[in-house]
Amino acid sequence: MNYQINSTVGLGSYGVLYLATSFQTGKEVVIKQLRKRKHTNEGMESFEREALLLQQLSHPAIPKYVDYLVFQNKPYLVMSKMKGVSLDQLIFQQKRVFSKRESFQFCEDLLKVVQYLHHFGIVHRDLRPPNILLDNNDIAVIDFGLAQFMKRENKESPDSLMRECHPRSDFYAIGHTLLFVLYSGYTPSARKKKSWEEELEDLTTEEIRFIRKLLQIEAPFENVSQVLSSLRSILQKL
Ligand SMILES: Nc1ncnc2c1ncn2[C@@H]1O[C@H](COP(=O)(O)OP(=O)(O)OP(=O)(O)O)[C@@H](O)[C@H]1O
Repeated sequence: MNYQINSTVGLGSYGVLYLATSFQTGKEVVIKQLRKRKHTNEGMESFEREALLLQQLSHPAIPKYVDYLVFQNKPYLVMSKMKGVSLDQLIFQQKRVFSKRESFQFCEDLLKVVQYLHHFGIVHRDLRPPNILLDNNDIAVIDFGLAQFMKRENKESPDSLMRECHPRSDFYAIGHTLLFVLYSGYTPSARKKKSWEEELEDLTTEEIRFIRKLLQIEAPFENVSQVLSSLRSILQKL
């Protein structure tokens, strides 16, 4: 191997992640090893797809493809290390509280990365808080293990709203992630369980409508430009 393994950074459902240094460049990299129980055709296919997709992308908020190698019969994907702490760690462990403006601003930053992906016909399909890193206000999107090329409209109903190969599955995940961020500033006042619309009481009608469209409770957005233009109208008023 041309890499010095320094530590383990994460254990996902698909991969074991190592932090390493490239002997060639001296740069820090992240190496993803496909877990043994994922050495199935499907597991290998999605691992190779992740490598292929990263190879085609070049964006400061997305890991750069460095290498793909097979060592002792095991495949490894080498990519650049992104800076930052995952959104769930930031909120749960570091107790970061986002104001409403910061939450919607974060949403715009995330959408700009998603705009880049959708422009290439790629849907991420896993835009959950653990897959979004923040380094101060710089965002990074990781884990392209479920990313796919968009498909033509499918008449069958999808397994889950987050896994459709359509832009709206990313919008659906962004809706949930935005709520997660907005809830960082929420302290429950009553024991009774209420809906998010009741609990996040300082949301305006326009903001609620925006989130409902992301979550497909109301007619969904069809493309990222529509989402960004609604979001910018909200941000102008904040
Ligand atoms: N390019 C990267 N830069 C920095 N950290 C990374 C990078 N890729 C992965 N990580 C770290 O490793 C962890 C697991 O990586 P990843 O989510 O890609 O694995 P996975 O097996 O697909 O996980 P999951 O179970 O969420 O699908 C991440 O939560 C993150 O902490």
